Amino acid sequence: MERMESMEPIPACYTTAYPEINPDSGYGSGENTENQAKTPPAPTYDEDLVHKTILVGDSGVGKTSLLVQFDQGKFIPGSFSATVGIGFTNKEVTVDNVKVKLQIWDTAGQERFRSVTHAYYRDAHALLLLYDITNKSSFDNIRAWLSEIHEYAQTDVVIMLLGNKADMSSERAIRRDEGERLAREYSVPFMETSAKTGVNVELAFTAVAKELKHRAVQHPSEPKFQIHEYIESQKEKSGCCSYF
Ligand SMILES: Nc1nc2c(ncn2[C@@H]2O[C@H](COP(=O)(O)OP(=O)(O)OP(=O)(O)O)[C@@H](O)[C@H]2O)c(=O)[nH]1
Repeated sequence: MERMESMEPIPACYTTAYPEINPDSGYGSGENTENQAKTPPAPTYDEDLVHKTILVGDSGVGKTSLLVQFDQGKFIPGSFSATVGIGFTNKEVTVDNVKVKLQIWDTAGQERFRSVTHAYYRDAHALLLLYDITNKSSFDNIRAWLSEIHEYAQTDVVIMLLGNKADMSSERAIRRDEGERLAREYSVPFMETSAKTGVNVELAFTAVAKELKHRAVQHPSEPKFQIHEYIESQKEKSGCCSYF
């Protein structure tokens, strides 16, 4: 992972411009058949786009572990010292047969780094907000994290709430329905994850990548991608949550 000590956020390259209409498509050429008029060509996704995604939440909730599990497919217990400042990992996710580039920033949860990490929120396209299901204060602090996000991030940033360490059910302090209720209150998607077993880790990042990809090619007349529905359908398919 690349580490940034500097306070200056790197501007991510990102545009949401609609793709140009292909003049050969019959669109606007005056040669439209009725059928062509009804089915405009699907907008193409620019695979060079880089979507800045930031992991936030209290110190020790498992941000670094979640990223390592997603990036390398492994969990190294107790191996990470608290993150200092901020660093990023580039990761490509294939969704709907296109490659979506995520630049995933792992932030320090400790209070003393807060002013550094705030500076990065402004350019964020997605924020994964974590709490630890065995740690009540990390859950109670989610409201404060959300106010910070609303203060410093763009209004249309994609936010997802994750209850991590779902493998530690015997030490659970926050019920799953409490997480669901909080997420509903703020209208953000939610799932429980485990950086240890890997449960839902891929799904969390894939759902974010899908949402970002759909936003980038969204035609105003098309129905919006429903991230909540996608997550629910995938959770059921994978049978991921049977042990919760
Ligand atoms: N059992 C279990 N332990 C986890 C999980 N995720 C993280 N941990 C452990 O929790 C501790 C903290 O994990 P980190 O990934 O360093 O947490 P962090 O949020 O990055 O912490 P900061 O860098 O201080 O903000 C480590 O000992 C991890 O091994 C998980 O899903 N299950």
